[in-house]
Amino acid sequence: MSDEPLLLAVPSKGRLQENAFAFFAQAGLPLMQPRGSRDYRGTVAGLPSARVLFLSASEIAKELSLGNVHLGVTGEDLIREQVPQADTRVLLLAPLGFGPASVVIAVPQAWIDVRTMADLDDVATRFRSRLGRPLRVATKYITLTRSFFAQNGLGDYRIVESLGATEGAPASGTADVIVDITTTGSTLAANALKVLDDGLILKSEANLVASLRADWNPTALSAARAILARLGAAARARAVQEVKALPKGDRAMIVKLAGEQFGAVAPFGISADGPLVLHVPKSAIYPIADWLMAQGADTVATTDLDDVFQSTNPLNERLLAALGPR
Ligand SMILES: Nc1ncnc2c1ncn2[C@@H]1O[C@H](COP(=O)(O)OP(=O)(O)OP(=O)(O)O)[C@@H](O)[C@H]1O
Ligand SMILES: O=P(O)(O)OC[C@H]1O[C@H](OP(=O)(O)OP(=O)(O)O)[C@H](O)[C@@H]1O
Ligand SMILES: [Mg+2]
Repeated sequence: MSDEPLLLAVPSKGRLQENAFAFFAQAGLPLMQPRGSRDYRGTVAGLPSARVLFLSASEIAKELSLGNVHLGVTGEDLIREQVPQADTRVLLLAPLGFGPASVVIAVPQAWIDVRTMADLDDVATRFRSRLGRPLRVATKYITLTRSFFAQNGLGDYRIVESLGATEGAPASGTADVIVDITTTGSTLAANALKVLDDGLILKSEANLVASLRADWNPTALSAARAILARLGAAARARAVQEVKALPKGDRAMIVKLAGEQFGAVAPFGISADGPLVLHVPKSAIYPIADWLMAQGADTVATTDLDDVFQSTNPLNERLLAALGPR
């Protein structure tokens, strides 16, 4: 049985690179590039059974799909675009909270009557009847574009493959409309384009992705378990705050209601005296503070957490479940 190390692919450049480095460091998994930032092979400090490959975000999607790496960080847009039958090849383990971007369809602002995909369908019909040619769509998101147009019943168009500066295509006359990724919208605005009202194709962010086709030997599995435990602990710590209070009344009932109403848990159990310690989703902090005071607490104190390690490792369990019996 092979005991090759776990291969982790991390963006080497572009918008995801800096955040990905910071993300692993924050999770206690600093990535090392022994020969400097142009060294495209590295290690994870303290984890000799893992190797890091620094690749472009789009190559990472490809390598995950082929099973050439075990884990990778890349944009969901690239997975959806580049991985055929994604569900059989990769597992999106966790969104990482950075690299937000939307894949959209945008048309010239000058097309004032064109606001929806239905309007665009009318435009395509007019292009065909008056100009004798199809609507041209510039994009590098060919698969996403085809399936979105098909869902919207728009069949008479042609894709003009674009490798960059896609937003320039309508002005330069090589295409009529575009499908591309946008975050702030400033590139669209600078090119006098607008997003159709129902033109959101996909909302994306950076994800931790596992390949289901990789050689998941015992060494790779145990390295993944270690990485996922730390990432899981950091993710849990980002999602909750610790809340301390001395409510009056039946604590078991209070914990039960806090769970039902606010998604809170009492990770260290329910003691009869001393403050009650809850882990509470960040979005529920203000309402649960009010509620605990209504239950007789004089003071409610909240703390940010660095890590919340749990003996059950939900990320690892999802990976094992997706890999199936072995
Ligand atoms: N404003 C944005 N524009 C483009 N991509 C973004 C943006 N914000 C986040 N991303 C994410 O970053 C991923 C990689 O984009 P990036 O521009 O870094 O690489 P790339 O365009 O593939 O590289 P290159 O253009 O050098 O080939 C995108 O697929 C997307 O998931
Ligand atoms: O909505 P915004 O915040 O303006 O960002 C969107 C732009 O950013 C990306 O290009 P990038 O800079 O990555 O160049 P590329 O086309 O070479 O990938 C993307 O392709 C858009 O052009
Ligand atoms: Mg880019």
